[in-house]
Amino acid sequence: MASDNALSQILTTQQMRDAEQRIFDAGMPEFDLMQLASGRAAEWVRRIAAGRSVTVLCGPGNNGGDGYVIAHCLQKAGLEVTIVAPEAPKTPSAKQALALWGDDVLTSGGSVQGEVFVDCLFGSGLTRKLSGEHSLLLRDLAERHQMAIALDVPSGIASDSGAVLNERLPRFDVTLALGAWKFAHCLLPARDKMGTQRLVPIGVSALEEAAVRVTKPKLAPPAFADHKYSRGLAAIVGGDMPGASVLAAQAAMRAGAGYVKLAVHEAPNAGPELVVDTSHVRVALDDKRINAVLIGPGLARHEGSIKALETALKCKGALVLDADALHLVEPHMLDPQMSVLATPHDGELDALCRKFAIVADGRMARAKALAAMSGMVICAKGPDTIIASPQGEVAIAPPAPSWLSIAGTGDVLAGIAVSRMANGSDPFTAACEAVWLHGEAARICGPAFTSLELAQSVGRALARCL
Ligand SMILES: NC(=O)C1=CN([C@@H]2O[C@H](COP(=O)(O)OP(=O)(O)OC[C@H]3O[C@@H](n4cnc5c(N)ncnc54)[C@H](OP(=O)(O)O)[C@@H]3O)[C@@H](O)[C@H]2O)[C@@H](O)CC1
Ligand SMILES: Nc1ncnc2c1ncn2[C@@H]1O[C@H](COP(=O)(O)OP(=O)(O)O)[C@@H](O)[C@H]1O
Ligand SMILES: [K+]
Repeated sequence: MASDNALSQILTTQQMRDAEQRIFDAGMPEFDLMQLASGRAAEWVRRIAAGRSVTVLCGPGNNGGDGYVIAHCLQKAGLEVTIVAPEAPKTPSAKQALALWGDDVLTSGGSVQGEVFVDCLFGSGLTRKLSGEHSLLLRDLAERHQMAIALDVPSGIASDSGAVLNERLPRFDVTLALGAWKFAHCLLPARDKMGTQRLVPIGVSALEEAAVRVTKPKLAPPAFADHKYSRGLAAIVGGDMPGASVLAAQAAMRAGAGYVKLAVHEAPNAGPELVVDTSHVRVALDDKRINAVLIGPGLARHEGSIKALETALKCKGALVLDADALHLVEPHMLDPQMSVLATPHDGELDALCRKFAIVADGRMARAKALAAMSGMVICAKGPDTIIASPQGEVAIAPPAPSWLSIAGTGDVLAGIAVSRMANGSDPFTAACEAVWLHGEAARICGPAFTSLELAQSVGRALARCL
């Protein structure tokens, strides 16, 4: 049985080819692997089709080969199947697959209509934009069927970057990833074209250096002998807009730390459960028991905020930098010995990249370069949140409800992260735990919640990880 890591890893096209090669080297003939993969994918298509007719569009490579095998399996299962193949198979396995099918193949879409459409034109081997003819055929067939399923990666999408190479590509209802997730399954804009995703395992083993999808963390309840300090003291430094730090604190109190202290110059209107320290930030943070500090939400950007940031950086422990702190921090301020997590949204990521002279293209490359250059773990927030560590680890969050696109939800995420770090998680693990808990809290809230309701749901999200 495949390990959890093998099922959550995200592979580049080259890593996938290497993984397949290892399976061949272990003695499995290439066509046997294609039959295994396509047989399992066909089972999904059969269930989804539920007796409806199926049209399979087959390309010249192994993605097309998979299409012929899927068509064969569905026909054997009693479904009405039509194959459209604008080009003859070119790879040895695809040629064998066509021979296995052994029935008619249409070379053009013509007037083919049907119920379920399966796109096996190109998969992870796509190297360039679809030709006009291929793109039109794909779009026409998708439009003339009730539902569309993409095999492995939808045609016209770059597997390694998630770039959509052609305009007006269809949107799929279901995408069946073969063997492992690819970056296109996780990143925008490709992710938005794929509908529901399912992974079809084919025995690919876990690769240590692979990126991973963030999965549900396994968290432990407090030990029998735990007390508030042993569970971790998180300090949150507030600023001119105390609401933001209150949101962070409300989330932090529900994410594992035993003690959450809010350091602000004026006590906000917050519940009695929140420990507020209105002494000077230097005094408030001068406490050896503090395990992790969060600074940034609601901080504002002026001389006083820079002083507060410098004080937080002097704590030398675990630190979360968010919001305004990301605009105020300068490369020379960071101590390589500190464990720092930065949680920028796109605008803050741009600002940090400018400061650290990062010129890489695309969010993934920028987050990785920034992590390597700054020594911070970078949690680049958005609908496809990317977490990158200075050591080169990469994790991508699973889709979270788009209802999170409201003000204040980033403060909640930062609060969860500092709580996890105070509780002992390293910054990369804390970021993964935080994005999962954040997404789950949003699912618990349902549609149209406030950021305070989101923070208040974090405890219920955590309960699902015990
Ligand atoms: N290895 C295995 O056994 C397994 C593989 N599996 C399956 O294999 C798929 C990958 O197969 P693949 O590498 O053959 O690539 P695929 O995506 O079918 O097509 C690439 C071909 O098309 C060409 N081409 C590229 N872009 C083009 C364009 N825009 N317009 C026109 N042509 C274009 C390119 O050739 P080129 O013209 O660049 O020389 C190349 O020949 C993967 O997604 C999964 O479904 C599974 O069965 C598991 C076991
Ligand atoms: N469309 C979306 N789908 C999923 N998550 C989203 C979406 N839009 C925003 N988010 C999440 O909501 C949070 C917004 O953070 P941020 O922009 O910093 O908000 P604020 O600064 O107002 O607190 C991030 O965690 C981000 O990943
Ligand atoms: K495809």
